Amino acid sequence: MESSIPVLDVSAISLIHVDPGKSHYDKVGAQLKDAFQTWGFAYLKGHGISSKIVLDCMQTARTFFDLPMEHKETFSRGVERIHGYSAIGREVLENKDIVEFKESFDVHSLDKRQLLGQKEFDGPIQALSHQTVILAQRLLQCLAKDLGIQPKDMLQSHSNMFGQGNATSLRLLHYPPIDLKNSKHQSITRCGEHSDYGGLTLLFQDNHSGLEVRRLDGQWIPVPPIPGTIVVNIGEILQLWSGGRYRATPHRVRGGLDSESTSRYSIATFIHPNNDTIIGPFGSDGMSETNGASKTALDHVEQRFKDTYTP
Ligand SMILES: O=C(O)CCC(=O)C(=O)O
Ligand SMILES: [Fe+2]
Repeated sequence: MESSIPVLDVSAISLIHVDPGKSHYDKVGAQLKDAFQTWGFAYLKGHGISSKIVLDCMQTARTFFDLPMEHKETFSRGVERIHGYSAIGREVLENKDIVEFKESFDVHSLDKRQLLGQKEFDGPIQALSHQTVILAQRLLQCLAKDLGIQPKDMLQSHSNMFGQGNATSLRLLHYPPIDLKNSKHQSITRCGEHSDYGGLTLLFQDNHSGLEVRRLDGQWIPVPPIPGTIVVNIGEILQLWSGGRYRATPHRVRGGLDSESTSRYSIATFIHPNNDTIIGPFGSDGMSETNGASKTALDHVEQRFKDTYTP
């Protein structure tokens, strides 16, 4: 069994090309399909997303998370209103006895009144969201053939990312240094074991390790940062759509060697189909629990947010 997740060169569908053309979508699609069936994860290189914009967004994250708590809490997110700030301990992905030492800012609306209100911070978030949407649309077109969907229908079901009626969001994440000696918490991790809820996740890591994925044989494998790459992974909605062939692989973030002294930052973009998209039931080997009733993307994510967020 392979010991590390594959690095795929997707330069054939890079953002630098205005229109990559069908043969390139099919070629990249064949590679993605293999990676998503075995790992549910891949690194993408040659994607064309601007590294300057990614760095500027990381800087926005640092600036935001450095603000006083009273200021950050004015942006607090809800359970159904998925835009805003979540303080340490608010999201419980694994188990309520384990504190997940992370804070996050979920960007669901790109309206400047909902962002930080300063162009030098909001501009990079808007630019990265925009570029990530284009890359996600290309990746989804690559997968359409294997999923038995027309590319135009795939695009249509994702027509409103970052708009009304669609749960797509960009999440700034900060994992502060963990003070193990003085901590009052018995058990601390950075991000508990979970699978993502949506279709695809596109993740930008800083240069700190800690992310791990559970391989098919149950072993945890590190996913260290590789400069210039994006980590892409399958969420539960695409696992359902593929009838269980693509894996919504469990993953977690552990404190790395330097986690007592250093913060880790990452940016995850969770790509979702429009809320009214039917995602089940699908055949016996999907994992749909709808017992024959139709289930929408919104039914799925609302349930998952209720499971993991304290009001
Ligand atoms: O920070 C990371 O590297 C991963 C975060 C993650 O898995 C998530 O927010 O769903
Ligand atoms: Fe995740």
